[in-house]
This record gives sequence, C-alpha cells and structure tokens, in this order.
Amino acid sequence: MSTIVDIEKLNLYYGDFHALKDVDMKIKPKSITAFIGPSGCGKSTLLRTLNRMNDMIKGIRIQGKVNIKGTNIYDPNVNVELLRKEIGMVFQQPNPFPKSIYDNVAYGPRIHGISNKNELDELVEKSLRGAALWEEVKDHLKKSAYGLSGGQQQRLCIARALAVNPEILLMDEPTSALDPISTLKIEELVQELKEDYTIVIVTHNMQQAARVSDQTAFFLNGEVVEFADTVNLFSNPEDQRTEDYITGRFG
Ligand SMILES: Nc1ncnc2c1ncn2[C@@H]1O[C@H](COP(=O)(O)OP(=O)(O)OP(=O)(O)O)[C@@H](O)[C@H]1O
Repeated sequence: MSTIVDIEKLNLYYGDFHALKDVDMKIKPKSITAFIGPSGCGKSTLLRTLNRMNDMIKGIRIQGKVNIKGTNIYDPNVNVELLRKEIGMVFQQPNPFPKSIYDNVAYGPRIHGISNKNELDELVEKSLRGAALWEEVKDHLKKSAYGLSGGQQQRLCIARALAVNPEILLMDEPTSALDPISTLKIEELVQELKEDYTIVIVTHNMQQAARVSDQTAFFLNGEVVEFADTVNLFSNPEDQRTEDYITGRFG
C-alpha cells in the first residue's frame, strides 16, 4: 500500500515542554485519518506540523522527519509557500475573508498568478461544487461571505482550500462550531472529497471519527498510543488506554 505522508520519529518541543513524542505514522493517499484523544494531547500540534504551520511559534523545536510524497518537508530548501498550496487547511471556526463569496474562493488562485476571468470563473465554480456549496450560492457570488450561515461559511473555507488544487486537506475540528445538520453535511462532504484528496481530521467527537475515517490515531500526552483501521480501533483496541478512552473511562 502506498504512503503519501510518512512521519518518522517526530519529536516536538514548545520550549521545555515535550509536546510530541517519537511519533511514527504512515498515511495512505486518498484516505481519511482521524486524530482523537483528550484535550491538550497533541492532535492539533501534529496536524500543524504537516504543513509547517508551527514554524512561526517562538521556542519551538522539531526533530525527526515528515516525508510528504518522499520529501522531508523540514528540509531547509523546501518552499513553504508551495508546500501550503499542496496541503490546505480548514480551521475550527469558519474564517472567510471580509470579501465576496467569489473573491474568497478566487483569492488563492490569484495569489498564485491566475488573473484570466474565465479561468477564475471556472475555478470558483469547480471549487464551490467540490465543497457542495455551488447550488446555494451561484446566484449571489458577489455578496459578502459574512452573509452565509456558519455551515455555509465552513464549506466556503473548504472551497477556498480546494481552489489552489491541494493534494492533502488538514481539518482541525472543522465541525465543532456547527449545528448538527451542518455537521452532517460537512461529514458527507469529507467522504466525497476522499475520492480526490487525502484528508486528516482532528475531532473531539469519537462518533464522528468512527463515521468518517478509515484510520484513527489515538493520542495521549503527546504520544500516538494506537494507530489502526478505524473499525478495528473502535471494536477491538489493542492498548488498554485506547479502550479506556473510547469506552468513556477518561477524557
Ligand atoms: N504555541 C504553543 N506554545 C506552548 N505550548 C503549546 C502551544 N500550542 C500548544 N501547546 C501545548 O501543547 C500541548 C498540545 O496542544 P495541542 O493544541 O496540540 O493539543 P490538542 O490535542 O489539539 O488539544 P485540543 O483538543 O484541546 O485542541 C498542550 O499542552 C498545549 O498547551
């Protein structure tokens, strides 16, 4: 089975605090991987290492390798801007720009040099379709993104990420600010996106991990305690700590 993300012996320190400990993980292309575990165990930290979002944090130290498509993204000669184009990110709070729906989606392509109107129109439509939002917004693309509901804003943020044609999508608790119906829509969307993208999703919601993901990693105190097929991890965990967590004994 091929691997798109290969994390080897990754250790991360915030100053003296050892936040990720000897993490090894291989992620398959076009799969959905869920990160679960109690608050503060390192899920978001690991997610952010995958597109070097942690780079700017003062006092951070990273050891080990994150190989993406065979390149260690912590190599000094890696172009971080290009890396972030290939690895999109969606955050917990929908964070559209104070711009029109159209301009939100066209933002990334424009930055990467696309200015032809027809090309942009096509990309905007394709991305909004990809994010299952096109039908709801096609007649008012020039209206402010702030007029959309929270769930629609989150799908707009997904469209914005798709517009630069990434291979990997990182999602940090993308539904935690949404109502149940919007949550379900995003979950359905994530499963559709798997056809074309590799997805890594941090979630506090174990049912969500069980519903959407192919593989699940259970984190505890900066360690990946168990990483397995989701069905196996939830039905037959190997580690007692995983079992305690998924049966609600702590966390
Ligand atoms: N910028 C930072 N500086 C110092 N410590 C940090 C920083 N970011 C995170 N931490 C610490 O690293 C640990 C892991 O945090 P992280 O946000 O990765 O956890 P998490 O599992 O995603 O938690 P949650 O589920 O609450 O979002 C926590 O103890 C946190 O306080």
